[in-house]
Amino acid sequence: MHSDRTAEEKRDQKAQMRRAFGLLRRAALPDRHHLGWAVLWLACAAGLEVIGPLLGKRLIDEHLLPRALDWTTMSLLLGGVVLTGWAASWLRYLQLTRLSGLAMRSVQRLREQVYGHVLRLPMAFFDRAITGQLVSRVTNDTEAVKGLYIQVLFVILDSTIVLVGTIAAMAWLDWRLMLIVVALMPFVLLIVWLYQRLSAPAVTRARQLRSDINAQMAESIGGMTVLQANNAEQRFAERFARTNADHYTQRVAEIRANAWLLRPALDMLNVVLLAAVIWFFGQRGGSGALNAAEVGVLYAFINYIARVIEPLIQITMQFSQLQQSVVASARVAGLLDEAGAPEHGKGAGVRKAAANAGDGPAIAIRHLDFAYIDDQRVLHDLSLEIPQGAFFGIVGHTGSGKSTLLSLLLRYYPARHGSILMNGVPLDDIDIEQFRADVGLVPQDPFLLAASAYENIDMGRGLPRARIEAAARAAHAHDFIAALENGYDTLLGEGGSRLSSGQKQLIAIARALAGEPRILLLDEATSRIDSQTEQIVQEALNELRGRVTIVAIAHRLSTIREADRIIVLNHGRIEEAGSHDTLMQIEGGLYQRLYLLQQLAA
Ligand SMILES: Nc1ncnc2c1ncn2[C@@H]1O[C@H](COP(=O)(O)OP(=O)(O)OP(=O)(O)O)[C@@H](O)[C@H]1O
Repeated sequence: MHSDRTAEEKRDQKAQMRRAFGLLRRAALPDRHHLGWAVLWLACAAGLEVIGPLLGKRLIDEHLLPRALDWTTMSLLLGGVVLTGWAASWLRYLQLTRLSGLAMRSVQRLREQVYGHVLRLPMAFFDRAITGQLVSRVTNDTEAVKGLYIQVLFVILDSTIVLVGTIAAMAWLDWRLMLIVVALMPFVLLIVWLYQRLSAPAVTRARQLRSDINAQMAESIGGMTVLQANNAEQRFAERFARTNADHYTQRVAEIRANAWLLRPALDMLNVVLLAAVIWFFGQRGGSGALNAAEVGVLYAFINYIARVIEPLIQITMQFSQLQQSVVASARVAGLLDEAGAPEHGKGAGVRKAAANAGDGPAIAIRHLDFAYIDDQRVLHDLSLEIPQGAFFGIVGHTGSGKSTLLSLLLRYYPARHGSILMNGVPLDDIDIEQFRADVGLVPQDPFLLAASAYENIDMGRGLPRARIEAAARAAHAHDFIAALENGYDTLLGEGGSRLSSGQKQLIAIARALAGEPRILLLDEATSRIDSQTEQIVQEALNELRGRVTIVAIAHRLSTIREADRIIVLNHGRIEEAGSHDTLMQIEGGLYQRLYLLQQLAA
């Protein structure tokens, strides 16, 4: 059982690795020539770093010790030591900027790709998605892919090249000495591993606390009105201070583990390595002085020891970071694997029928069945025809399926059984851009951007100003917009915080009308506004009558009283249908009861 699980975990990890590196490869593809060069130059830099001490050794062994002071060769050798060191750091720096550029461009590409993909996901995906997580996929997780570059390419690759080169040079100089150094190398790994084990809980906790700090900030800002109304500032400030203090403590614990364990132990190991090498030389020199020819080797080894330890530390330290980056990248890859909405698929262009291509009623619904979750049907065998230019109201109890019907009309979800036709053309056969241009929506929540009134009505469509103003006038929103200090250019604040609920709703109506839709869908557009604003909305709808087909869901029955036909839904079925007067005549009917109840409440 246990071994099954570990085998499965291993398979998971492998799959994650494959996904992460697949993503990395795809993101870097346009920059692959940079990548090849970067790796080549990194190898050159490492090579130069290995050559420096060899030149130093020659200077000592062949000139300084035997007192063969040939100044030209000596200057060349000395110059060589300086030059190789300088050229190595220069190359390293050049590669760093090249690879950083590549990493950042890849992240930029990836972020655009992920965001673009999210915009095309079917609505059913957002029913399951958690906004915060999705945002972090697009921002933090894509950034973690950059971590993969930095860790894998810069550090691990670079350190490995340096390590291999240095060990090879040591073996060439004196393989027994090299073996001593290599034999002590596992201790570096052990120390770093111990450090990571000791500091890991603090690191994880600090990371979690950092996200708590962010979450508390976001929550407090979002709920500021409730927070202040309940006099909760002090309590929230105290809670924040506690989290912040915990974060500080964890960070200190992490730094302490570094200061007390990692650095001293590694320095100690460095000294032990040096001592071991010197002792070995002492042994070989016997009781007498050191063999003169070996002083250069000693010099080169002392240089190399530092170069072996540092890359080893770097490689080991990167592993935990690397794991996190792999997990994050696998999450991004998983999101990209989510299938997009069918209308954005390849076939969409082929079936490019326009909404007005056919004839017939504006909307025809035939035997429509729908369920969000299998076996839990929300709409049952619904059939309905809405003529061109008609005003239809949809009413019913909470949960009766009104919004679901609207979502299907908007193509947010595909119908399970049955069909919906617009002007005689099945919805799936209508080009999506044409469809969106033909159908306007006024949602229950007006959703305003932190932008100007103009931008909120335009919604990125680049419509002429005159059309925006005309739409605002038709929605009876022009007067209050014009009265704002900068008119249409006045910034409305986050979520339109500068406006009243009714005004926001009128902006949303103006937004829908600005697209000059042939069909206008309203989802409880009057549920949050006062009676006076409701009358304005009614007037606006009346003015559109005949020109635009209107389908309005309304809790407030007064909004759709004037509708040509009112559809009463009950548990996903059409229970009654007719004009207000007809429906009021059905004694004990659902509509009559709903209407009388509302009148009583008023
Ligand atoms: N995204 C969803 N996933 C799963 N079930 C859903 C989803 N949206 C709605 N439902 C379910 O479908 C049924 C109909 O919901 P719908 O929102 O269409 O009702 P409604 O008539 O618009 O209600 P209200 O007047 O409260 O807005 C309800 O039982 C609801 O729980």
